[in-house]
Amino acid sequence: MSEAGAEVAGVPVAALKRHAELSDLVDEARWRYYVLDQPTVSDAEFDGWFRELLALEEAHPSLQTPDSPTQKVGAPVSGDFAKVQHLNRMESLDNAFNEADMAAWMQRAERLAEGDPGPYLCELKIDGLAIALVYRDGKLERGATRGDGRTGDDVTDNVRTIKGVPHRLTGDDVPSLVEVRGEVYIPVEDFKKLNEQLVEQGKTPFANPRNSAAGTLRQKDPRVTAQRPLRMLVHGIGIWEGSAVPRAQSEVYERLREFGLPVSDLYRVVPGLTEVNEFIENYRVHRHDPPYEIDGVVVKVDDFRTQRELGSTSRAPRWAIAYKYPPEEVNTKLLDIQVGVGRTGRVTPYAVMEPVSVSGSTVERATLHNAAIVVKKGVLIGDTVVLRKAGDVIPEIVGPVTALRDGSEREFVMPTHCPECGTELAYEKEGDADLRCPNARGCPAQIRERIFFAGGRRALDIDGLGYVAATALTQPLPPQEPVVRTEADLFDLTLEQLLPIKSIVRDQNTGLAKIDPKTGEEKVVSFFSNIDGGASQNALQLIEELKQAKQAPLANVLVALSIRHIGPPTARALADEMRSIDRIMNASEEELAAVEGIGPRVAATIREWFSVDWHREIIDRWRAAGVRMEDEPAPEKGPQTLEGLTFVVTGTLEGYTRDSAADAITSRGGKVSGSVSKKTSFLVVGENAGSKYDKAVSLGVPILDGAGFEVLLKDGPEAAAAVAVSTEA
Ligand SMILES: NC(=O)c1ccc[n+]([C@@H]2O[C@H](COP(=O)([O-])OP(=O)(O)OC[C@H]3O[C@@H](n4cnc5c(N)ncnc54)[C@H](O)[C@@H]3O)[C@@H](O)[C@H]2O)c1
Ligand SMILES: [Zn+2]
Repeated sequence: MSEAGAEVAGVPVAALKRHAELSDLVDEARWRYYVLDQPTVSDAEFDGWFRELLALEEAHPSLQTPDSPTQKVGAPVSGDFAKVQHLNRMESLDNAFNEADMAAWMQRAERLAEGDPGPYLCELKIDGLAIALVYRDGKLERGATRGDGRTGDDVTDNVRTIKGVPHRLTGDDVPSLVEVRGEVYIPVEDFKKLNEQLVEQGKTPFANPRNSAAGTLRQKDPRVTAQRPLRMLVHGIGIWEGSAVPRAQSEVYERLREFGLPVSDLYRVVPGLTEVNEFIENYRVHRHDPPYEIDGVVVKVDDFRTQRELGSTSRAPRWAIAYKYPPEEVNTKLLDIQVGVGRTGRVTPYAVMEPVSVSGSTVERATLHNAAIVVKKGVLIGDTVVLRKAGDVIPEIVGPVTALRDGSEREFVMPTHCPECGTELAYEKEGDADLRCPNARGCPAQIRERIFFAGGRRALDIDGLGYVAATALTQPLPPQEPVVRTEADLFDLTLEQLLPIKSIVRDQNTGLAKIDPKTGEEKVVSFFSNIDGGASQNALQLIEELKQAKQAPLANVLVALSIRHIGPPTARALADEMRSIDRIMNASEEELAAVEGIGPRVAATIREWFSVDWHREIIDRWRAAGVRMEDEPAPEKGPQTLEGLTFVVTGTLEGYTRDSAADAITSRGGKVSGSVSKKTSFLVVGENAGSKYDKAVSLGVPILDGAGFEVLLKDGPEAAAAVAVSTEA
């Protein structure tokens, strides 16, 4: 028989080996996680091993011996604390990862309970650590960690320092003995502050709130624990004696709340699978709304008699299940740190990682912001790092897993010269965190980024000028010369110029070259030509859209120039006021600063920008190419008869909408306000006027009806005052 086909007691040797290997991995990980509070693998990886173990044991039941990790909870206690025997075994939870798992769990419960096990209590799975509190005659007697489920660490002194945990229970009918189980955690906001403090004190910050809560609860000095923001929420009971025993999980929560224990408001009791799934989906979207981190939802059969009927396996109850959301933190390898150059010349180090799936997307790059942050995070090239991506937030490197270092890791060195143009990098002003490439005119990276930006929706709105196009125009493969050397060239582009261009592809977020995973090399594309050498759709589209962009409104042209501090709102204000590029170009700093929303600093930046000769060349060349450099003149203003007056409009006025009534006032120089005060000059009322009318009456504000409003617009405020309903007492 070949080695691969060998069996021992009916189990293939390969399965035996894998089972032993996984058991070791899981035991070791549990020890690092529960005892040292310093995990070296991510929860996702751990869960993967655990699932594989379960699958092996399902296929070969003889592997499921009592000392298998699947039959155990947590890890043995460390010896740093006194040991405590739990009054009742503390269990773990089985996991579900999708709707099918959830439905299967419910079906099994239904089969075992011989009927509908519902209703179900749905609650959040707090990512903290389990605690058991014993209250005897209403007094907090002890607090203990879960340990291996039977024996835990005695952390009573530390538990007494947790805010919100009562030392004495209040209310009626308090049991003579009750063991309350719950989760100890650190709220997300407090966790951030705690880590900032630790960094200030020169200490290593915690990787995440769970680790910080676990490390804090298992502090040997309760004075340290007392200073840290631990909280607790209850999620069950171990024992209840000496008063009427509740009949359901939800009833327990209500009673414990009456006793003064901290109970979450975020649980729901629901009839069946549909509502359970709704609860799960709701918190998938709102995962970050609660003040603490959650890693899933726990679903429990609410009724205690049904819970007892269902019972437990060796490590978890059959009446509860934890639905786990995809991990937001994973471990991956930091392969390299490369620097990218942005539109304003800012040089940013980026982590280049082994691609890894986190929060539903594959991540291989993450910004490290600047050299100081690389140092602060303490990451070395070659490290295993913790990568976090919470929902839609950009991925972030949390820190290195230092326990996994083997000495081959090396420090990142921030370059002194621009990686794209070789110019020496500099801080723009003292105290800046970011180094910049000062070569704004000639740095190919900065030109590429500005050209791409100029094509954006809020600038010239040229769809055909995407990132690949911007790269091709500004950075063709040598020996080709760039067809766009500065923005000045943009509107002179011809189809003939585009056709021969070949270029590499870059990542839009970092500007770094993309590598073809198959060849390990940079990809080369001919973006503007087809295989036969003719113009591609991309080329035709770009040329056509450039033509249309010549009619862009002045505000968009201003945005496209990449003048520092001139984003869309400021550009809009400038354009509305000045109406032509020439006026802006010739305006003094004082005139510019008089525009609403522009302060002296921005005014100075604008003047400075226009004083640079190659900037003026952009304007000249764009103008020569036919770009419209001014807006239509503003509509003639009529006489400002309502200047200095404030109006409130309420109800429906015949012949007007809310907006058109307001426009009629503002175009005559009046102001429109939403609420009536003593300063209101007139209240204009239509049909169905509400409380504003009463308020105006009580304040003695003159009131105009529809006819009075027409008088106001035609003949002015004095004539209107004569027809107003004066309510002055
Ligand atoms: N990264 C690692 O090396 C490593 C090692 C061991 C365990 N782990 C993590 O821990 C998990 C296993 O730990 P576990 O055995 O504590 O199981 P678990 O975290 O999957 O679920 C059980 C625990 O959930 C907690 N919990 C939170 N909210 C709850 C609620 N509302 N109701 C009931 N219980 C609630 C309780 O403390 C309970 O003991 C793994 O899935 C993994 O994510 C990671
Ligand atoms: Zn440069």
